[in-house]
Amino acid sequence: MTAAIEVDSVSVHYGDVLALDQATLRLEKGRICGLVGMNGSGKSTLFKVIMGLVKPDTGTVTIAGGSPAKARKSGVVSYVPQSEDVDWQFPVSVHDVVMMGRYGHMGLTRRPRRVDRAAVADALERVGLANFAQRQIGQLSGGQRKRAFVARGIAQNATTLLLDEPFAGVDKRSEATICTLLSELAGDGATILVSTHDLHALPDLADEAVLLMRRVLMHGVPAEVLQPENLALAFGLDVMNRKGSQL
Ligand SMILES: Nc1ncnc2c1ncn2[C@@H]1O[C@H](COP(=O)(O)OP(=O)(O)OP(=O)(O)O)[C@@H](O)[C@H]1O
Repeated sequence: MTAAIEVDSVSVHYGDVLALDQATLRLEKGRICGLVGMNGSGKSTLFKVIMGLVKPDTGTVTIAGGSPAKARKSGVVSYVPQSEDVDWQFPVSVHDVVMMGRYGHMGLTRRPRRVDRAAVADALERVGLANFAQRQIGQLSGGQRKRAFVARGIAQNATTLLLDEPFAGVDKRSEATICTLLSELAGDGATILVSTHDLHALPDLADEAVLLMRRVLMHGVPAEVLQPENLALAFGLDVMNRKGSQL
């Protein structure tokens, strides 16, 4: 069967820095996979490579059997970037951000049709932001901003969702809302790769987990992957016994 995401022996350098070293990962359709690794272990780089935003020096990436560029163009894949990577002052409304998910469906004119407006309204409703549609994106709370980007993926009908630390700076209620949404989307057949430092929440959210340290150290069910000895390998310390286990 064709994998939803296939990363095969991918290496990425930024100048002298080796960010990914022969990373290999295969995710099947409808799975939620948690991506865990210390700061600088290459998580964001892995997302960017899967999105086709960073080109691997060696190795290949396919999404549903096609190239990342093709997946991005056709709207198969959607990315919720780290907050630091977004210009929150940019003068766009929440509605505009979610409408961006429809661009791939609109053709060259990018003129929204009734079906596009309906998809945006449905997505905003689904993430609980219908009343915030006209707000400038930067005027939302951390959790609402994340939900706006998830809504963009929903409006897009993306079947592969990549979320880079969606729970960072987000309160427990928003985290629970996002987790429920992700479970529903996976239930509908979406494949979800989500990086997080919240290790205790991971077994409830994810079907599988990946430990990254430039390369994939381990990939399996969260309860096994998150064993203290494995985390010690990836982080070099006893993280599960640290208060709160927020890395
Ligand atoms: N544009 C860039 N130019 C140079 N080095 C970079 C660039 N982006 C990332 N790096 C370096 O590549 C390595 C991997 O970075 P990356 O952002 O992928 O890690 P990460 O696991 O997402 O980290 P964090 O948890 O802190 O977000 C780090 O050493 C980082 O400093």
